[in-house]
Amino acid sequence: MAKQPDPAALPGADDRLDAELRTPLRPDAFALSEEDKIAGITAHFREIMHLLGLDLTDDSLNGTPRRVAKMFVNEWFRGLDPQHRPEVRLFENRYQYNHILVERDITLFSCCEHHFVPIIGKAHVAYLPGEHVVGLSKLNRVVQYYARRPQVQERLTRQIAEELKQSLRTDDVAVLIEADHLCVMSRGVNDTSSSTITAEYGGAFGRDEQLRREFLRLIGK
Ligand SMILES: Nc1nc2c(ncn2[C@@H]2O[C@H](COP(=O)(O)OP(=O)(O)OP(=O)(O)O)[C@@H](O)[C@H]2O)c(=O)[nH]1
Ligand SMILES: [Zn+2]
Repeated sequence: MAKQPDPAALPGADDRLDAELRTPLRPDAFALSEEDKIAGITAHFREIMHLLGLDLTDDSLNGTPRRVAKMFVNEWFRGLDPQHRPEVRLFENRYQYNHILVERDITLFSCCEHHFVPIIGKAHVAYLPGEHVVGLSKLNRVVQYYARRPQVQERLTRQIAEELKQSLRTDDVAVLIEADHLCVMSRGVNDTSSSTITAEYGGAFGRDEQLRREFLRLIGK
């Protein structure tokens, strides 16, 4: 069996966020290796399929438990592992660009923590550069890191905003998410036309209504 890492030696998933913003994790969340997690989830998902009455000897179904386990650990929930936190590189703002920068229509794929079904939408983020500018793709990567967890949209919005404030070394950050929740669309109220919008405005975006309006105009709202 693979050597177990010492959980105490690993960073917390959200150690840069205030306690109330962190994704709720067990203290020993990082004790298992990826392969151990995949093996355990495979066994449990096989049992779920068995309980549903599915014939696991069928060659189309037989690989499904491990397929689902790999998808959970390596794709849908890879943002639970702090090793995947993107490194946000800053560059000196040599060109003295001090106006709003918007990265809009960032593809957002997350998972509802109440029902474990997809949340699909777009994130729009903006900041006011000061002494530094950021590599654009890092904005997308921060969105993806926090999206790839079981989530509620409100916490996701605030986690992205707080991470950007710290990484970009400015409070002048805006985040707006518009998303469809499959738990609302495909079950329960079965409403396929409603969507959910959340927004967080830090620093100048909170104080300055004109700046907020400009952000909304630039993202087409
Ligand atoms: N605030 C918030 N609620 C969410 C989010 N995603 C799903 N929910 C809601 O979480 C709630 C869970 O409520 P419950 O009453 O325990 O679950 P339920 O019986 O499946 O509820 P229905 O969906 O109304 O059938 C539902 O109202 C969901 O719409 C989210 O991102 N934010
Ligand atoms: Zn849900």
